[in-house]
Amino acid sequence: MADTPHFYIILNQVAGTGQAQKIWPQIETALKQRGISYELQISSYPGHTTRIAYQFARFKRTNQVLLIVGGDGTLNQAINGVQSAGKHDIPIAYLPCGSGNDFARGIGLNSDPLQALEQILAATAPVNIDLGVYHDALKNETGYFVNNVGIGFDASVVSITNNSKSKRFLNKCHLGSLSYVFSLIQAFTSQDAFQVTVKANGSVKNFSRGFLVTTTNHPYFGSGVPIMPSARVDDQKLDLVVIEKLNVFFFCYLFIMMLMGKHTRYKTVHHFRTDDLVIRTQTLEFGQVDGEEMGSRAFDMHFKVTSQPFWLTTTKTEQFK
Ligand SMILES: Nc1ncnc2c1ncn2[C@@H]1O[C@H](COP(=O)(O)OP(=O)(O)OP(=O)(O)O)[C@@H](O)[C@H]1O
Repeated sequence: MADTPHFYIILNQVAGTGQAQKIWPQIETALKQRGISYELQISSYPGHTTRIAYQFARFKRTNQVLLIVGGDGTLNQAINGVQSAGKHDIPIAYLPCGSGNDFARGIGLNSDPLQALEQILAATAPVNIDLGVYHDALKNETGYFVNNVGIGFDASVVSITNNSKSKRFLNKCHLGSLSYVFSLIQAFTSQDAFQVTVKANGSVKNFSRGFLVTTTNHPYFGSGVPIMPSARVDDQKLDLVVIEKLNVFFFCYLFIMMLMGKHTRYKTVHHFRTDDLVIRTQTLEFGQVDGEEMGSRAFDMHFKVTSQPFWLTTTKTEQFK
């Protein structure tokens, strides 16, 4: 694409508990001041972004970029729309306006949407970034993810946070972190150890006390926690981290180590890096994909890696080439 592209924008106003709606007028002003050609679609219900992105992908003209304004969940829906339309060459740009913004962190996109806009407008060509793909054989369900798929503890945290009556109130009082801490404590007490089978790099491993089973595309989950600091979005591999159930004291210690990115040295933390992965559970466990709930179910997940062109420049751009 030689010329400045036309931006087809999908805005999720509820992302970041309304932050996206608040920041949008400033983004629009910046676009107008720069004479950028764009059109706007508002996502008006959960799942609407997938439908809009699907339609856009099917009828897209040349020199257009799909620009997502929202959080990781909105981006996930857009990618699923585009990929399920069978169009794998549509460039996507992203302005992080969610509560977690792990994907932006993972690819070196500024977490301030107006700064991120500069990174987008400075781009002259798309860069390919890895996407995870899963197929759950039990549900015959296929999906794409930009961040991670978690089974067990992290998914319990997502479920508890999303269903917490106090979350909205605490977020409004700018105490979202407090709601997150409550969810962590509640998830730790309610999440039992479970059996999990992992098939990766030609070998099979059984864990009888699985607790956190997270497959990630880049280092971060849970709003900036470095679950696997060495994970990269340009290596055509996924990183699986399995943590076994621990007593509360060691868990707290390990969590602090994780915040510092130093947890991988402990023997209760297992790491696999692979492009062909199977994860099976027998019991009903919570699942999450890019922070969206998958429900409580048994899993027979087959993972692969594909790629998605993104429209951006980052300080990490060199590593994507
Ligand atoms: N108009 C809408 N009304 C209600 N929900 C919507 C609407 N449009 C999209 N959604 C839903 O909003 C949810 C939250 O979006 P998103 O994940 O992008 O924001 P977030 O949770 O604040 O960010 P992050 O995932 O980065 O923490 C998604 O589950 C999406 O389906």
